[in-house]
Amino acid sequence: MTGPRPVVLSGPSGAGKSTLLKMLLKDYGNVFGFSVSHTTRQPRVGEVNGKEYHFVTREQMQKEIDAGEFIEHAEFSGNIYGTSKAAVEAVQARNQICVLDIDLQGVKNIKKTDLKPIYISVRAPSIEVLEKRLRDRRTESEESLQKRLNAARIDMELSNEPGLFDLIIVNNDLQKAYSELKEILAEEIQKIQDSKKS
Ligand SMILES: Nc1ncnc2c1ncn2[C@@H]1O[C@H](COP(=O)(O)OP(=O)(O)OP(=O)(O)O)[C@@H](O)[C@H]1O
Ligand SMILES: Nc1nc2c(ncn2[C@@H]2O[C@H](COP(=O)(O)O)[C@@H](O)[C@H]2O)c(=O)[nH]1
Repeated sequence: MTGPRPVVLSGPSGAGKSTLLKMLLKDYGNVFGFSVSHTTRQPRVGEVNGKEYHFVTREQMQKEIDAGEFIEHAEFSGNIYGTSKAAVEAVQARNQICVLDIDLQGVKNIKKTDLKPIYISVRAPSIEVLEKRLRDRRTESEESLQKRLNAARIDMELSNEPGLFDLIIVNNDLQKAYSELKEILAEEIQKIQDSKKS
């Protein structure tokens, strides 16, 4: 894998990863590119195939995994999610910083590759706040919400492993969280902006 150092955003469902990522892409659309994952979950209202995810069947995804087309994949809340080699390469070919939004299993699997990204953990201030955010988002059934909260409890326990993340952002105040994210990425942003000028 070549090009600028990728960025991994991880953390419990509802912590605010996509929200922070959207802010980053809005402000630095030319600098960052989103690694569009594959998933077997159903699209949410407003989600577009090929933009938020490549929405595929379990059979299709398993076939592509078996063919070695994925850097990592994981089962999360009853569905498979995965990062294809093509998704990362497409961003790197544009000389953009590739941003991956992946769960903790994905982080552990990416650690075994030569991708060498900056690892950032995004967390909510508490499980109660996380639950409120997920409920207010109105994307999950009660069953899915409970599965995600269980996964979040496990994530919150396991993600404290020393050295796993380069930065932990507790996303309480959104603007403050975004400032912290921009701060750790400032050097990489500058490098890309300079290279695009020359
Ligand atoms: N700092 C914040 N304060 C209040 N609400 C927030 C904050 N950050 C994000 N939210 C809201 O919380 C909800 C969950 O955020 P978001 O969808 O970005 O989480 P996520 O980590 O990407 O979740 P998933 O992993 O399920 O995709 C959204 O409705 C978002 O608008
Ligand atoms: N290991 C991977 N995890 C992924 C990938 N794409 C997304 N995710 C994670 O799944 C959950 C749920 O996402 P949602 O869109 O259904 O809310 C969340 O934690 C994502 O970070 C992936 O390619 N690999």
